Amino acid sequence: MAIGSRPAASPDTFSVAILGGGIGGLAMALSLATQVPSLKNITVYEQAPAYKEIGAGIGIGVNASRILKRYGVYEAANAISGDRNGIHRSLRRWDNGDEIVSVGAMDEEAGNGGVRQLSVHRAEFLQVLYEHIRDTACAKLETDKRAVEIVEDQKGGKAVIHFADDTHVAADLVIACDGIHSNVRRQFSKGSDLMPRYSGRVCYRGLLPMSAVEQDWPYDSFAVSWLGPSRHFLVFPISQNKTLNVVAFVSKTEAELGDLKESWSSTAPRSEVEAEFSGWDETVQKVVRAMEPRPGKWKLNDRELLDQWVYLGGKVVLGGDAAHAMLPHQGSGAGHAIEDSFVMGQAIKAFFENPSVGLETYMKLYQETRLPRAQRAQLTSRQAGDVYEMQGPEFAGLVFEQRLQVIHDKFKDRMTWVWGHDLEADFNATRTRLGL
Ligand SMILES: Cc1cc2nc3c(=O)[nH]c(=O)nc-3n(C[C@H](O)[C@H](O)[C@H](O)COP(=O)(O)OP(=O)(O)OC[C@H]3O[C@@H](n4cnc5c(N)ncnc54)[C@H](O)[C@@H]3O)c2cc1C
Repeated sequence: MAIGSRPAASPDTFSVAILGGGIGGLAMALSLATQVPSLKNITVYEQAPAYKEIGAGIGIGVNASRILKRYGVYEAANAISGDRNGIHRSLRRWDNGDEIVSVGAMDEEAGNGGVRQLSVHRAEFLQVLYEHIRDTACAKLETDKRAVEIVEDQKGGKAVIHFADDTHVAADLVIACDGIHSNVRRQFSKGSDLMPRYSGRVCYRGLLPMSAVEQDWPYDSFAVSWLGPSRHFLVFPISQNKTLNVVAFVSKTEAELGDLKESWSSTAPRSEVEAEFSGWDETVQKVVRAMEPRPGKWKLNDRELLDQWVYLGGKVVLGGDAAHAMLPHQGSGAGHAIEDSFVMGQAIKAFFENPSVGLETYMKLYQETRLPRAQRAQLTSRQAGDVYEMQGPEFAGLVFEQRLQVIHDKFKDRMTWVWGHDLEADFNATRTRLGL
């Protein structure tokens, strides 16, 4: 080795710091441990005093289920899932519940590896990821560690993370999965989009015991969305069908918001949901009446597309919502965070096969593979919300029945590109294109 040159990176000594222990951060740790088992120094730093999630349901499409299977956590996640009976959403009319179109979940299709779309309670799902990491000791898990700034060390070899508790730690690679409000994104991105912005919709959320509504349920599946002008209402089963997850979306101008903050703990009286959905299909009314006296009320924020996820010469990289927070209307933000984790694992594995090319090149390989797909998901998630509520130019001048036909045509195969995607082939194609 020449005097002054650095030793080639080796997985034994290479250190990875993952900031944020949500679904994205924990999936990232699982991916690296699974795909690069010789990596010995992976630590997740979570700002909260414990690894925990909110009480709400979340859908995990088969694209993400296939990845969870590779990480060895699919079976445990499947065991806590609700059963959608093979249906992603049955889209129905707001007024009488007639079906507009049924969107299949692509469960058990050829190439799926026997996985299905999962519908899970977020806290139970995070617990599955957490316990797998804890029990296999494949990564260290730290709490009460809020990252405030990242700088390069004086020799330029490592990134140094400064935490709010006045401690710091150096790592060869920092992967920031610190969510929609990402501090790391704010520090490094130079654009004007420093904060999330209001999307034009609020949602009311509730978790009901299934026993409150299952009697006389008129449909084949509990995964149903009712669509109407300026509102849509969705339910799906979680926790082995013991619980029905309810999310009711309403379009509102900024002026109509009052002092509503973006917070998982904001609530509103149930009477407000009753008034918003009065006159809707009888099954919707029944679900609303079974909601808790003060359902959650959430201001939905969105982020602009970000064209750069790799900073500080490849030592700092964004993943999950920090890179590409998207509206929930396609139910795929967490799925895309899980996709990030898979591609990051592939990129780091490829880096150690040829470390002399440098880490930054491989982090750009991660970015080049993931960014176009994630941005497409951000845009189509916005469009999905508008189409659900019959807003946008394609509905101009159409009567209600014609609008339903537009929805039918748009949603029939809308999710195929999300769930049916071959991520590994995508990664390999990008690798070939970049000559790596
Ligand atoms: C109403 C709603 C419904 C949704 N439904 C679905 C769905 O059905 N399917 C789906 O796939 N997606 C859904 N999503 C999107 C999904 O919730 C997100 O895409 C996903 O949670 C992103 O995970 P993440 O780990 O990147 O971010 P987060 O879940 O936000 O986790 C970030 C973590 O980082 C921690 N953190 C933050 N700052 C710091 C710091 N400075 N230092 C250390 N730690 C820090 C936080 O405490 C948190 O634990 C929905 C979103 C909403 C709002």
